[in-house]
Amino acid sequence: MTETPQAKQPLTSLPGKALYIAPSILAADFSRLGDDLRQASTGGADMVHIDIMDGHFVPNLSMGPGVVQAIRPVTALPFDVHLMLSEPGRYLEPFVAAGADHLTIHVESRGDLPAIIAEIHRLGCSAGITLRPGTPAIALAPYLEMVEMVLVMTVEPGFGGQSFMAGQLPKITAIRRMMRDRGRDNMLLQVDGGVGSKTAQQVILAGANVLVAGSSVFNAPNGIQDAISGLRALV
Ligand SMILES: O=C(CO)[C@H](O)[C@H](O)COP(=O)(O)O
Ligand SMILES: [Fe+2]
Repeated sequence: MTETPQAKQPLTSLPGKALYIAPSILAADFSRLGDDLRQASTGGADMVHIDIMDGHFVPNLSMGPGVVQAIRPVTALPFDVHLMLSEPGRYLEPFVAAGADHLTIHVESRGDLPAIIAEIHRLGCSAGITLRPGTPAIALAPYLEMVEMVLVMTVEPGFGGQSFMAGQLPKITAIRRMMRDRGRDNMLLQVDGGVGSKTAQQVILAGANVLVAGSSVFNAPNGIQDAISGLRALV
């Protein structure tokens, strides 16, 4: 029997909330990925953050469309896919067919980025743009009107479980200001890397409204649901 594909849920279809929590499954226990994901889903997550690494753009490999497809039936939450790929344009269709609802590309990656963003939209997904810690906020300016979300990396992309880079906080503030100046203050501003109970408050105060949390959720001492509730209680 062929399964009917789930209708796309671009992040523009999220219910209005002051804060969204996006657990990153990179920190889940891969031997029981479905169970961990189910706990995050019933525990109050708003979307699932999925890190895709090609061993070239970043010095690590993670997962491909097969894993995304395998976990698609586990939860109805939107899949927020962070593409750490040198050539993201080559892989949009496989990830969308596997169940992605949102694709974020890096401003430092290769290709015609406006065309890639347009293709993400054509495929029924929302689009995001992100930047490495060393890339200045102004690099995003040409793309701000084209995307629904900006992601600020607060670790060097490639690995989970790294320490939060507080030096990126002014960049979050600057990007939120750029959004306001362009009348786009309703945009999502996501922060990814080392976000947990000790760092989330600063990130929210700087202007973020989507928290990616890997280790702090999946390795939490009191469980996944408790960690998500703890982050949610910050606003
Ligand atoms: O994009 C990423 C790494 O490149 C991950 O999303 C991020 O590192 C999340 O993990 P943690 O919350 O453990 O830092
Ligand atoms: Fe990520």
